[in-house]
Amino acid sequence: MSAVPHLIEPASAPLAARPLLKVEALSLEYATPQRLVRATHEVDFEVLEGDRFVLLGASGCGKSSLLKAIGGFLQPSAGRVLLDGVPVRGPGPDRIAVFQEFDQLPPWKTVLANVEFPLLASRRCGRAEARERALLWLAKVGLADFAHLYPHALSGGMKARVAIARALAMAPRVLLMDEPFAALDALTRRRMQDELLALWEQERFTLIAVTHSIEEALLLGNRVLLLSPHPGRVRAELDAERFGPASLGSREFQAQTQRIHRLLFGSMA
Ligand SMILES: Nc1ncnc2c1ncn2[C@@H]1O[C@H](COP(=O)(O)OP(=O)(O)OP(=O)(O)O)[C@@H](O)[C@H]1O
Repeated sequence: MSAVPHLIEPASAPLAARPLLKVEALSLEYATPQRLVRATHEVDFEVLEGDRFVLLGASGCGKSSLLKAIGGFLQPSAGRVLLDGVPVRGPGPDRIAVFQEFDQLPPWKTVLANVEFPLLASRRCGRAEARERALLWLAKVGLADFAHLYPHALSGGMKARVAIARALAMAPRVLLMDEPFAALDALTRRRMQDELLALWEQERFTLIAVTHSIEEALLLGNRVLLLSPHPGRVRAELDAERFGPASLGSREFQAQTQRIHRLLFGSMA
């Protein structure tokens, strides 16, 4: 049988080109008894479906605040966040966050119950479906055999995997990660980065992650937004698609690391 050539061009722009999330002129502030702390100033960016979008900047430049605003936990003092064109007004199951404190897993619930809990609490699904989804996601992160353990019996890396399974089981439009592996030892952190990338290869979820590690940003991200120090403003956006675990330590990886360092701090690494 001869192959039929595929000549039909798509009629419209590919769906992936439409931004899933838009951050428009976003300024964030905190009112303290002493003064108003400005966390970010007029930050703009767009995240496409399937992006691994990383916010990178020095401590205090407003990365976590941006994530909180996207999560709907912090109201902007100016500007807005749009998800699928609709302004974000509060938290919702379409945006699920994973933080570095994996001890946020309630210790009195088994691993399985921890993953089921948000599905049941949000009434996303009934008991049987919640169990099925939780077991599926635990298998995807390699924890199928640990479902009936309690969190205290898990290593840091395993707790991270439970937190990721719990978040992705909710099928969010965007997965938000704030320094997800910062509390882990260096070797476990590297392994978790690889595992997260492998999971993304399978599932193609949209990720917005915050880090202050240049290496982690280049490894995890396909796009990296550099923020200047306090208050955070957009300094540059870089394409990091060509970097990954295989390019760690390469000459190009090192050159890009130094370039980012110069952009962030105005000096050589
Ligand atoms: N709840 C708060 N009340 C007052 N000021 C705050 C609050 N949270 C953050 N800030 C201030 O807002 C600014 C940005 O903080 P944010 O935590 O967003 O930065 P970051 O880039 O995530 O820092 P880090 O990498 O150290 O976590 C900082 O000056 C911080 O002190």
